[in-house]
Amino acid sequence: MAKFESYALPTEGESITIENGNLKVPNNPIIPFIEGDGTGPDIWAASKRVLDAAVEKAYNGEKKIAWYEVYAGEKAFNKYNSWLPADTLTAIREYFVAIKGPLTTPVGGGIRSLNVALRQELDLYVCSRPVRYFSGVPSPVKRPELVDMVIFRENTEDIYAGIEWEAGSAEVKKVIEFLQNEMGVNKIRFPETSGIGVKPVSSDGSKRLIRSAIDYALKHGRKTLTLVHKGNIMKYTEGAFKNWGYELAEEEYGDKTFTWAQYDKIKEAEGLDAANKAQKDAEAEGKLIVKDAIADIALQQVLTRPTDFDVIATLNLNGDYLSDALAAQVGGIGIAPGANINYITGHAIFEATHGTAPKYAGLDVVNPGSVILSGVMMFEHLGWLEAAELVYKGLETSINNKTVTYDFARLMDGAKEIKCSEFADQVIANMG
Ligand SMILES: NC(=O)C1=CN([C@@H]2O[C@H](COP(=O)(O)OP(=O)(O)OC[C@H]3O[C@@H](n4cnc5c(N)ncnc54)[C@H](OP(=O)(O)O)[C@@H]3O)[C@@H](O)[C@H]2O)C=CC1
Ligand SMILES: O=C(O)CCC(=O)C(=O)O
Ligand SMILES: [Mg+2]
Repeated sequence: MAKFESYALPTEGESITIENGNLKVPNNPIIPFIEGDGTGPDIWAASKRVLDAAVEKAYNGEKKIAWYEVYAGEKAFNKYNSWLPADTLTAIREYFVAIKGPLTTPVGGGIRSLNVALRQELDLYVCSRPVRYFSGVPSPVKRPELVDMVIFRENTEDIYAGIEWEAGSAEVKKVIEFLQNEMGVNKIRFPETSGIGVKPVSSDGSKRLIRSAIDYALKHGRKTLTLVHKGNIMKYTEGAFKNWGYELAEEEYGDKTFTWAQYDKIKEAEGLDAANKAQKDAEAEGKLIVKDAIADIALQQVLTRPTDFDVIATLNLNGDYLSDALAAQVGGIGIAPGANINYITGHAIFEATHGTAPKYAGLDVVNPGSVILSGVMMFEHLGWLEAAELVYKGLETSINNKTVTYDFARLMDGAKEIKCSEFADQVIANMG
C-alpha cells in the first residue's frame, strides 16, 4: 500500500500490479491523473468524459477506471506549496500507469521542466509518439495518408539532463578553466561570456531505447527503423548513438534485421550489386531494415518521402523537434499523442505532445484530441482494445462530419467550429 505524506489514499479501485514483466490489470484500475496547467483543465475534463464513455460502452460496466488525482505544476504549488510533490511520484510508482495534461515550463530561470523531471525521476526512458493519419484531417502536405511513423525518442539523457552553467557565474568560470587547462580545449570562441551545457549520451541509455524501438517494429511488422542523429558533428554522442544502434541490431537481433552497416561492409568487400542484393534478400525474408539518417536532412525527407520512414529511434532533442514537425503533417499538435514508458519496470505516463497553449487557457476552445489519443494509447497498453477502437471511431467520424475545434476548422472548408467540450460530446455520440 502506498505511503503518502499528504495525499489521501484512493477511495475506490484496485492497483495494477506486475507479474513476470507483464502488467496485471484489474477491472477497476486506479489510474493517477495530473490535470495540467493552462489549457490542461479544459482538455482533461473533455478527455476524461470520452475515455469513461468508451470504457462504459465497450464493457457495459464490467470495467471502470478509478481515477485518482495527483498534482504537479501550478495546482500542486497552490495546494501543496511544491511544483512536484513527492506523493505524485509515489502514486505513479505504486499504480504503474498514469496520464497527464501539459505542464508549464518557464523559459530561462525558475523551475526546470516538470515534464522532464517526471520522466527522469521515474526513468521513463522511451517517449513513444505515433504519427498517423486519420481520414479527413487537414494537412499541408499532398499525401498525408502516406504518413505512418512512430517516433521513439530517448527520454532521460542528452541536453535534457539539465547540466549547464550560466554565463558569468563562478561555476561556468571553473568549468571553462578546467576545459582550457586540464583538457587542452582552445575552441571556446568567447570564454568570458559563454554559458556551458553538457550533453551526456550513453550506450546503456541509447541501447535500451533502440531495443524498445526494434521490439516494437518487429512486433508490429514494421519494415524499417531509422536511427536519426547528428553524428557528423557530434561524433561521440549522436554518432555513437548510431553506431550503438547498429551494434545492438546485429548482436541481439542478427537473424531478424539487416543494417546499413552490414550493407556498407558487403559493398566494400563485394561491390554495390552484392550489397543491393543482400538488402533485397533481407527485405524478401521480412527482416527489419535498420538504417540511419542525419537529423537535418531527415526533417526534409519525412516531408518529401514519408514512405521511407516507419519506426524512428532518436535522441532526446531530435525527438522533441521531430515530433512537433511530424504532427503538422497529420492534423497538427492538437491530435498528437504520446507515452513515456519504462518497458522494464512497467511504469508509464501518457501525455500529449503539445504544451499548455496558455493563450487559450480556460476558453474551452482547444482540441482535446492529443490527450484523448494518449488515453487510447493507455487503453492499448492496458489491453483494453475494444475501448480504444471505440474512441478511434468516435474521433474519426467527428472529423469526417467536420464538427471540429478551431485548429481544424480554420483549415477545413465547410467545417463547423465547436468548443473543446462539444468536441468531446461529438466523439462520444459518434462511438456508434
Ligand atoms: N509535455 C508537456 O507538458 C509540454 C509542455 N510544454 C510547455 O507548454 C508551455 C507553452 O509552450 P508553447 O511553446 O507555447 O507550445 P504549445 O504546444 O503549448 O502551444 C503552441 C501552439 O500549438 C497549438 N496548440 C497547442 N495545443 C493545442 C491544442 N490542444 N489544440 C489546438 N492547438 C494547440 C496552438 O497553436 P495556434 O496558436 O496556432 O492555434 C498553440 O499556440 C511552455 O511552458 C512549454 O514549456 C511544451 C511542450 C510539451
Ligand atoms: O517540458 C517542457 O516544457 C517541454 C517538453 C516538450 O517539449 C516535449 O515533451 O515535447
Ligand atoms: Mg516538445
